[in-house]
Amino acid sequence: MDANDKDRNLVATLYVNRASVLQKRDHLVECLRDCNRAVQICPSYAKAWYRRGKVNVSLENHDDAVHDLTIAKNRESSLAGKKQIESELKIILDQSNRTSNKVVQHTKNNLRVSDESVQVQLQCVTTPDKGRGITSQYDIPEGSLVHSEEPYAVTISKHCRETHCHYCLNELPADAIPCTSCSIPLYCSRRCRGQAGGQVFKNCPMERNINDSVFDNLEEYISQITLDNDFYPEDEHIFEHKHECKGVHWPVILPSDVVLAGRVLVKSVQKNGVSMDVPNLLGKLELSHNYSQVSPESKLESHIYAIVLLYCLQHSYGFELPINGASVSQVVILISQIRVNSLAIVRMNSNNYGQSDHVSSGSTCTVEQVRVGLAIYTAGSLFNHSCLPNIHAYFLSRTLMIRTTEFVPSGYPLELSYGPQVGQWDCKDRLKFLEDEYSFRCQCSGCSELNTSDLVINAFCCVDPNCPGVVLDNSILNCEKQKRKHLPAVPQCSSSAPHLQVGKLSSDYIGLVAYLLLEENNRTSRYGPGYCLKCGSDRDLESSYATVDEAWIYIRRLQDAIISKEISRAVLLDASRFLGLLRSILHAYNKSIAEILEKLYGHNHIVIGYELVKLSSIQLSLDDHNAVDTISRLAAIFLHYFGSHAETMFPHLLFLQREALKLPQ
Ligand SMILES: C[S@@+](CC[C@H](N)C(=O)[O-])C[C@H]1O[C@@H](n2cnc3c(N)ncnc32)[C@H](O)[C@@H]1O
Repeated sequence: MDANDKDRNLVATLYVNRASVLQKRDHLVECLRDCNRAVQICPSYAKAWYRRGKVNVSLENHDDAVHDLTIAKNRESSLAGKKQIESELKIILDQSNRTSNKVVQHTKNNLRVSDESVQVQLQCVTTPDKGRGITSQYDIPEGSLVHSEEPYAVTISKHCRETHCHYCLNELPADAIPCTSCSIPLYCSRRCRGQAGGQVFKNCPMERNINDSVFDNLEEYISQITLDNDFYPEDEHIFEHKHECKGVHWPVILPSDVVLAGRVLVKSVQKNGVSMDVPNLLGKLELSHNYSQVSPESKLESHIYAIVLLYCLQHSYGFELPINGASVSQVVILISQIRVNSLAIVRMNSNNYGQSDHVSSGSTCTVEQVRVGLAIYTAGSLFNHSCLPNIHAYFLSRTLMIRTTEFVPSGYPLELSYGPQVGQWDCKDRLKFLEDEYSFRCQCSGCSELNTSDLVINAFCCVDPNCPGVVLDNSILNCEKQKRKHLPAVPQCSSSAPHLQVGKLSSDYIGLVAYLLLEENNRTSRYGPGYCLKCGSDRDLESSYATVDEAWIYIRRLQDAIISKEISRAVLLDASRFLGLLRSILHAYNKSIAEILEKLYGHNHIVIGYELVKLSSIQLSLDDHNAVDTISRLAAIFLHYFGSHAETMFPHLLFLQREALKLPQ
């Protein structure tokens, strides 16, 4: 963009050429942006205005199209060219008289889409077993937006470097632009590039000598488009990429959390003035860390990364920080703080939809969560974890949004899930994950009180087909026994062992199981591993596990065959026989057969929403009218979790709703 004289014409020609390719491929907004680039660099270029006019016709910006073609006609030198543009102008004018004009969109990527404001006052409190935490002073209804925050620092995930904008983390358009100084990070717009801190190209003033008098009424229009009117950050804005820009691009090589540590460090030093006061390198960034609990290997790794990071900063940024014990130890602690406090920025992707404008027969639409970045939110890092969370975090570009998923009484902690949830993994796996990743023993209600999900998620069923009881192995049983300190009250009717149907596991049942499982005086072997916790029947766990393993071999064979589209009758029959066998061995609520996911997660959990997306796509492809109910149920769940941002977070919702309207009557 900063080419001079002759090269400017060449650059403008290249942009116009690319614009016509983009228009043919239906990338209309990108095409419009390339036309803008061409007229910015060479305002007298008739072809650029002509192409802009054509794409504005496709975008139904009729007023703009008329203006563009009027300018193109005036700047066109050949008589034949002028005539052709004039006849096209006539057609557009006729059309625009018939249709209502739409607002012109010189669109930039919106960084803040949110117009909903947080209405709740939260407070930071000290808890007995989880350090600081967040509560509310008032009752909060479910689905309320309780927190919204811009990040302290963000870095893009490695696998998204070529596909997502390095600033706003949205998907890159076809006309992505690189950092003008190092060419390595890619951005969706000049605005994002400006915010991230690459060099900013300033336009030369427009050439004003070409019959400008003709354009009295279009002068403002022309200058709006040709002048550089992108948003550029204020003075106090701290550029995230600037210190990485020179020399070897080390952020490509170092792990994301170390790159993020670099960004946090530079921002902190810049915010606190550039004094290199080593003891207070991180200013007031009061984040908790787990350094003392991690393994010696992990400590050594952090020390090495801290030294490498400081060298990189010195080399590429001219950081005058001494590399000594004091500075390295602060960076080591910072890396450890980032490991405990960073949030993964996630986007929802769904396959199959959006690319084509119809549901392909037999296809299933699935929702996939993609971790596009890693970020530090100073207030957001005060929310503790629960495996039974009552709040839900999501992201609009880089902005963190937190919403309640249930009613939260005043004074009650607001807790989100750092990853594992009840219904997703059993208790021992959740505890291990949190211990390995965050070095804490989870004290949430899901891990300290009995719940149906943990009892059934990996359970075998009773050998008596009429008994709904669960059979557990030793590891699960031991983990559940740890929960004894919060034993629920034993139900009155427990002695007569109430008859319970599958599908009606109630809190009474949990109480009964807890009683049998944990009650001190009832330590008979009939309630140990391998025995039904309801009727005491014995199951041979060893052979049950062997059958499950064998069944999975045949089911995976079918999954592979489906992927390679080579499904034989034998593979299908084997898989269905073993699936039947699994159903006769595993408990009906066991995650592997997942017949009734609501039993594991609850009725309105977002996971149920994702499953309903799959179900509705199958129903739509079969022209099944039940799709209408499925889609309205999933819309209600998405509304609950994302409020007014439901369609922004999951644009395919609109697509599914439109498809449902097209179902044959
Ligand atoms: C992101 S911080 C949350 C704020 C933190 N409590 C503080 O005082 O700064 C994560 C740390 O909080 C503590 N924590 C969060 N959830 C917990 C839980 N369910 N059980 C025990 N400790 C928890 C752990 O020490 C964890 O490493």
